[in-house]
Amino acid sequence: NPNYRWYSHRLLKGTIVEIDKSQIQINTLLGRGAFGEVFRGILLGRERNGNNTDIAVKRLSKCADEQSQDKFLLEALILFKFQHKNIVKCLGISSSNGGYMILLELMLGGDLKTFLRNTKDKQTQKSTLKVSELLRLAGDIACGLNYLESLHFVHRDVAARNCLLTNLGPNRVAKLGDFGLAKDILLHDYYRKEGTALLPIRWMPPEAFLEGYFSSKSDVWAFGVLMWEIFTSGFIPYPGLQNNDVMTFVRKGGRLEIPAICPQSIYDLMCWCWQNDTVERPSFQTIYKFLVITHKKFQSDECFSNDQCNEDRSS
Ligand SMILES: CN1CCN(c2ccc(C(=O)Nc3n[nH]c4c3C=[N+](C(=O)[C@H](O)c3ccccc3)C4)cc2)CC1
Repeated sequence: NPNYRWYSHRLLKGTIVEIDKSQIQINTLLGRGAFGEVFRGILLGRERNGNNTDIAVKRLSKCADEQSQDKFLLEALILFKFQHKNIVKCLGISSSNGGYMILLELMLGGDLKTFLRNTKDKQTQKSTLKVSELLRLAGDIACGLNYLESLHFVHRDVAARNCLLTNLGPNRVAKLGDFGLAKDILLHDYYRKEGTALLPIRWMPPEAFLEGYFSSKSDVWAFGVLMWEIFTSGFIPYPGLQNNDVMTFVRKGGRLEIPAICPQSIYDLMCWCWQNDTVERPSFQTIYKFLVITHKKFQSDECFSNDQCNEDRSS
């Protein structure tokens, strides 16, 4: 609708950095989504000593309709406003022959769901990552969501597919990477309920898929599902159930089962996030503190056991 369009463009001019396209060099294609592509690029340094910046350039496909354009720009505006180590930074926008490009922090590890599926041992169907590494990924995202909760910003689409990794190595950091619908929509993760937009119902609590009521507490429910994705190395939630059956199953109190390698205390946290009553669910502040403590415990256990085995080896 027009005022939505006016709002997004009007707001845009005043509050986001516009970068001249002569300073942007676009290189390889990183990923392609339903609404556009993401390229690896370089932002050429202003000073002569050429301190260039590695960036990701997100471009809307020409065929995208006007509303997608607005959603795309609004996503840039939202990301540009947020400043947090677990939220992908937006450096600004650039307009080139009629379309817009969003300049974003380069995340070389790709999306979290693909990473989890690629780090699963095919034989054992178990993760090749240590429990402390899985806990750190969950803690990174919980930290970003705690920041959004403090700003009373509801994400509405918390899931591993929307998170990105700085790199694939052991010092990887997970960040929230997608706030709009300009995402690689993996259609099987979404479900079109009669007459509404595509809904990620496997990540939604009853009050959201029954009444369309979203809040930070529905983000908490989704984060519980995200933790389940992390500990199952990227399974689709409620395997074997069709979308309609998922809603019936959950409404009747059905819940995801404990993943094989998941510590009981973490599964208890997931179930806490899946309480029917929103007031019973934890805040992200509580979730984040719990994950930091549990991560430390597993880290010390693991390195203790490593020392232990090192001692054995050295003795
Ligand atoms: C084994 N290899 C490892 C490396 N690999 C990649 C695959 C994809 C990427 C990639 O898209 N990186 C991105 N950096 N910044 C942004 C990105 C996407 N963004 C977006 O805004 C995208 O819309 C988005 C957002 C969240 C999740 C997915 C996509 C912003 C990087 C490496 C390919 C497989």
